Amino acid sequence: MTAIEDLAVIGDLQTAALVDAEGSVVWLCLPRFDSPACFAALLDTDAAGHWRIAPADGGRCTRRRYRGDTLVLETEWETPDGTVRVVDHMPLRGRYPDVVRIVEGVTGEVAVRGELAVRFDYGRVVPWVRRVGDRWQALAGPDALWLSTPAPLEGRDRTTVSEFTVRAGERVPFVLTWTPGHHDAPPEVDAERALGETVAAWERWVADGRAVGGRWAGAVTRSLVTLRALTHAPTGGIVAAVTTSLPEQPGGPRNWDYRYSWLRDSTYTLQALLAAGHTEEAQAWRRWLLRAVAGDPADLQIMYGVDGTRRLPEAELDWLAGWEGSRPVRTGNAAAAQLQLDVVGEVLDGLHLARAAGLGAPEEAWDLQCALLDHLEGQWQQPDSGLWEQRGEPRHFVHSKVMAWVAFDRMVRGAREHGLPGPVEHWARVRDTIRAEVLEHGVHDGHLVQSYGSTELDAALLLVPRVGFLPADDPRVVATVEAVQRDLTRDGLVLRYRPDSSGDGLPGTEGVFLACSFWLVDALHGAGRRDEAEALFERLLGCASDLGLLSEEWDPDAGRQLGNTPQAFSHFALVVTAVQLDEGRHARSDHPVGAARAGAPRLP
Ligand SMILES: OC[C@H]1O[C@H](O[C@H]2O[C@H](CO)[C@@H](O)[C@H](O)[C@H]2O)[C@H](O)[C@@H](O)[C@@H]1O
Repeated sequence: MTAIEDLAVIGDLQTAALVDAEGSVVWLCLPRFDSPACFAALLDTDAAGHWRIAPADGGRCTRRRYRGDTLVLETEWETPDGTVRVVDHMPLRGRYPDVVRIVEGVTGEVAVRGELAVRFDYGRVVPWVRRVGDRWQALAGPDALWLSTPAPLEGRDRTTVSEFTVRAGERVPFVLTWTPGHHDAPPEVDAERALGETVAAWERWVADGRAVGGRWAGAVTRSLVTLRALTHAPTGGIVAAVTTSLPEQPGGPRNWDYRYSWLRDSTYTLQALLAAGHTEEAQAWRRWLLRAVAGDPADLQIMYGVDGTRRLPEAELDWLAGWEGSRPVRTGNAAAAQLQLDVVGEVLDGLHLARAAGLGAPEEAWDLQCALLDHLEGQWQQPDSGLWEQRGEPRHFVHSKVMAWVAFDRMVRGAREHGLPGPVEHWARVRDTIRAEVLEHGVHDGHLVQSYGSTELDAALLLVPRVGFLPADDPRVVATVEAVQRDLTRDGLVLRYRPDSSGDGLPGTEGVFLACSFWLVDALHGAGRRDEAEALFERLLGCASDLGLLSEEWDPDAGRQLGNTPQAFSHFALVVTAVQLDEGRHARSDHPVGAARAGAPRLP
């Protein structure tokens, strides 16, 4: 089974493929992030669909890297007969999605083997494969994949096999294009030209941002490129990760589908993109938000499909064995229907930040904010499922209430600082009521707790100074940070909460949560414990793959990644933390980070 840190991502801003360290595409959903996968080997075996191109003797690559700051992947094998490189990318979307793989002879003469097994509908449908002109077509119902290559092809055991020798200086392209099943053959793609254009497009995108992160700029740029890869460009929606059902515990049932746009994850991503000066994406996301939540505020969901789809019914794909036997494999996400009170606070915080960053705002953005706040006013006293989307009984989560406070606070400030209309005195009174309630019921033994009346801890409480609810040097915050370090860490890294005692409604346990560990860095830094903060940050960078990618969680015992990947939550946390450490200040979520370097030179 592919290790999660062995997965490299390539994408075209509408979907993404994952390539393992043996040259195999093991995950690809077409035509969109949340479409059924045509390669699902990641969640089963090769029989669920894969596309390997590698030396005939197979095996793990010798090295791999992204070309500069792009999403073009170069995988290299040194063999006894010479060195061969496979260059993989997805051209930015034209009419149809393509995956382009170019085999480059670097030295000597290397025997190469290609193996294409298309299995539509998450590994279930074996297509009819036939030659159409000089291309091969794999067709089944709504889907067709077209393969173009000068290399020899032959059908064996329901797999299209290609065996050839590549010599130093030779380049052998393979282009795989998806069309709806009823379409004619798509236009031919010139692989070399597509490669040049894709490299240029990614370089342009990085250059359009601001150089941030100082000595951590490399990790920050890779995170920003990854966040961009998680963006669905036509709509501005941002998915939480490329995958479904990579587990929070190997072999366990905590397997969820992350190929959707969470308001929470997207708002945090917005903070990271704004920190690096990517204002266009921030604006696109705001337009996405306005469309997605349009309608009755009572119908607000915590997540949507990338195009704003609301129904995301959870289903189990029982024909897939799951990653390392982690079943069930799920599509859809029942958390979409949960009440999670924090999201209104996150959205209003993000929109406030966008204004503070000078993005201006359409009039309907403020109207929407007022409608959301109005609705929250009727809801904030209810128990909810919290930001961790727990599946146990709803509770009065302290983080949810803190974010309700944030919602009212940002609206009061929007009215006062930007002259926007609204019952500001009333909002201020509700804000103060929430604050008083949290401080009365959400503190135990001098520190904040997970929910009213509980003694449990919650890593989300580390965000309290970041959102401005209490200052970093408040004794309750200092005590919370100490309690988290003492009781909510494994090997120094942070658990979201204690799954065994927290009553999350699920069997089993999980790894440490990478974003929460970055939040601990922020909290230590805010408390003036800079050396500890930096040491922890460096450790977290060590959890990234050789390509700089992070999944959701980390298994401290096995020293490997867990959970869906690459995960926006982890990457935006990395960006925000690096920028703060580099700027030497503790930034609040409503103050643009990166501002100290706003005049810094742009990337060349
Ligand atoms: O652990 C239980 C929950 O896990 C998922 O939620 C997590 O991922 C979300 C997307 O990144 C994030 O917004 C949330 O805060 C995380 O807890 C899953 O989506 C839920 O269905 C599941 O209950």
